[in-house]
Amino acid sequence: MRGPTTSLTPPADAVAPARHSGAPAPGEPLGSHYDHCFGCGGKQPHGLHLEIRAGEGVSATAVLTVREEHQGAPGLAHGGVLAAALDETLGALGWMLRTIAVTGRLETDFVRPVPVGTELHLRAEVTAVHGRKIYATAAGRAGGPEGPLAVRAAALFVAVEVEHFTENGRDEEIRAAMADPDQVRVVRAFEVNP
Ligand SMILES: CCCCC/C=C\C/C=C\C/C=C\C/C=C\CCCC(=O)SCCNC(=O)CCNC(=O)[C@H](O)C(C)(C)COP(=O)(O)OP(=O)(O)OC[C@H]1O[C@@H](n2cnc3c(N)ncnc32)[C@H](O)[C@@H]1OP(=O)(O)O
Repeated sequence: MRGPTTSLTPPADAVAPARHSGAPAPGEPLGSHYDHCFGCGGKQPHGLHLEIRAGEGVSATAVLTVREEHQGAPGLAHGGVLAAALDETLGALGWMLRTIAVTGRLETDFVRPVPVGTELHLRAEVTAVHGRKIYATAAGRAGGPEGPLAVRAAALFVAVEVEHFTENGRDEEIRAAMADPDQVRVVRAFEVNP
């Protein structure tokens, strides 16, 4: 069993992350990696509809407006929804590295309750890379980018090939995704990694 803390500490020979030359300029939307994604998909009626933007260096930002359907307690956001928003913002960092990566570990601190109606300003950044392992942190602040800290996370993402999805996903959705030219363009954008 891995230790919960040490596994999120980059090893001594980890390297600093390198922003990909094709990454969008700070402030530009990164786009959705999959239309039906719960976090960022425009065609996912139950989703968070996060529009994630490139940040400085290897970072990304997003704003989650906490809605009634996100409640866990009366008038307060469900922690799992907040963790999903952090996970999605962290996951989008793959665009900044042009690396397809999935969450291996996500550790979340819930620092203060987040009422319905809050605009939660999320920021994620890659801190180190070690082989296929990508170390990153994220924070969510209430009301604005400099607002009070509400949630934070540390995460380990693991780089994977596109086969991770084609071999493990359900046939129906995989077939539909591969038949969608926009989806194929997204995958190609990740495959071209000079
Ligand atoms: C045609 C259709 C294509 C559709 C795809 C569409 C677009 C693609 C483009 C981008 C989209 C990419 C991602 C989505 C982005 C955002 C969504 C939010 C992010 C998520 O929500 S994503 C879903 C949740 N996520 C999972 O569904 C992962 C399930 N899981 C696994 O699939 C495996 O578990 C995996 C792959 C993680 C590792 O498996 P593996 O066999 O490849 O590698 P291995 O185990 O050897 O690990 C290698 C090194 O990572 C260390 N390591 C591994 N796991 C660790 C852990 N948990 N804690 C600490 N260290 C860990 C090892 O210790 C070793 O370290 P070392 O090298 O030092 O020994």
